[in-house]
Amino acid sequence: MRVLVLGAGALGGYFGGRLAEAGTAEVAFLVRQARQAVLERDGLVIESPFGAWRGPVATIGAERVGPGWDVILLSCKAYDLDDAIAAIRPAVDGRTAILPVLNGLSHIERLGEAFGVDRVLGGLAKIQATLAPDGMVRQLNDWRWITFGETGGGLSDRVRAIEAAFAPARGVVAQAVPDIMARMWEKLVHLGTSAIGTVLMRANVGEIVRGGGSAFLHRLLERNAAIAAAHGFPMREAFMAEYRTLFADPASAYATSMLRDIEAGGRIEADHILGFLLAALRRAGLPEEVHEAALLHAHAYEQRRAADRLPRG
Ligand SMILES: NC(=O)C1=CN([C@@H]2O[C@H](COP(=O)(O)OP(=O)(O)OC[C@H]3O[C@@H](n4cnc5c(N)ncnc54)[C@H](OP(=O)(O)O)[C@@H]3O)[C@@H](O)[C@H]2O)C=CC1
Ligand SMILES: CC(C)(CO)C(=O)C(=O)O
Repeated sequence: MRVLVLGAGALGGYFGGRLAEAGTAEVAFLVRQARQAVLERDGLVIESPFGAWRGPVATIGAERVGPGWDVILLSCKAYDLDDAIAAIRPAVDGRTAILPVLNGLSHIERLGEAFGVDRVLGGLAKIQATLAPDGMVRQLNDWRWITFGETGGGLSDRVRAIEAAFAPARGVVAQAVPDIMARMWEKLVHLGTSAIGTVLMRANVGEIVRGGGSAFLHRLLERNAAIAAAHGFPMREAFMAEYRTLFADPASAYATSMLRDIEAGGRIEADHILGFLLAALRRAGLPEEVHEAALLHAHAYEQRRAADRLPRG
């Protein structure tokens, strides 16, 4: 199997690197110049509770990319989606499946418009990882799931083949599922709760819970579940029970990538995640004050960042 990974940031670097380490696929990274220089100099470096890895990896610049890939693992941030679509266009042919691991949902439609719905899989990752300033990909805890499937439902040979390629990879649980769109809504309910909570409070889940915020997080979880249900995706009771427990844990160090990006003064996926959720909530006719505050908070951060007025660390 030939796998092209767009981006060697936190997720592309982690899952692509683990696949390269396993040796079950021919893996190359489609990267921009600065990242390419680091990868060519240092190799790809992963630090993880499941074991560190440093390996030489194949890199390709957008100007050299051509067809012949079975899978394109798309791991950019949502604000880079248009550039990423342009970069992978020459790589996509009749055999290619595009597997995006972006948070949110609206990129699926955008990719379908760009490449045809048959080329596009649904996908999500449950992991906490970051690309450190020194270029190392750091996995922050034991979350290690990548889940994917056909957007129209069912299990195809191609998603089973991707699952098989990942099977020997350490520090990864790869699952092909027959209901990926429901899983992506689940992920949005999870992320919508943790991102709104951690970004509004500028704290991790344990700090919010110790500050008395467990009931707040639970109300948010219920509200996000109601949004998903109104769009035809009711949450499973087992899912709700798992996340009620998570959002009541006073010892939890769980923080979201959006909070990490804000703390680093970086760009965030405000409209793609919080904007999408607020629009979905409005369509469902549900009370909006917390979701509106979260999006406004994120937009105000973006304005402050653009004006170069973020606090200096
Ligand atoms: N980090 C996490 O723990 C989790 C993240 N997610 C989601 O996964 C997605 C990816 O996040 P994450 O991995 O953290 O993001 P990162 O910013 O760490 O990595 C994204 C990478 O994509 C690269 N990229 C963007 N556009 C292009 C392009 N046109 N050509 C080549 N490379 C490109 C960037 O390269 P460059 O360095 O050149 O800018 C960057 O290194 C997001 O939607 C996020 O919400 C989901 C679960 C957990
Ligand atoms: C919800 C979480 C932590 C799960 O992977 C995530 O997607 C993120 O931080 O962006």
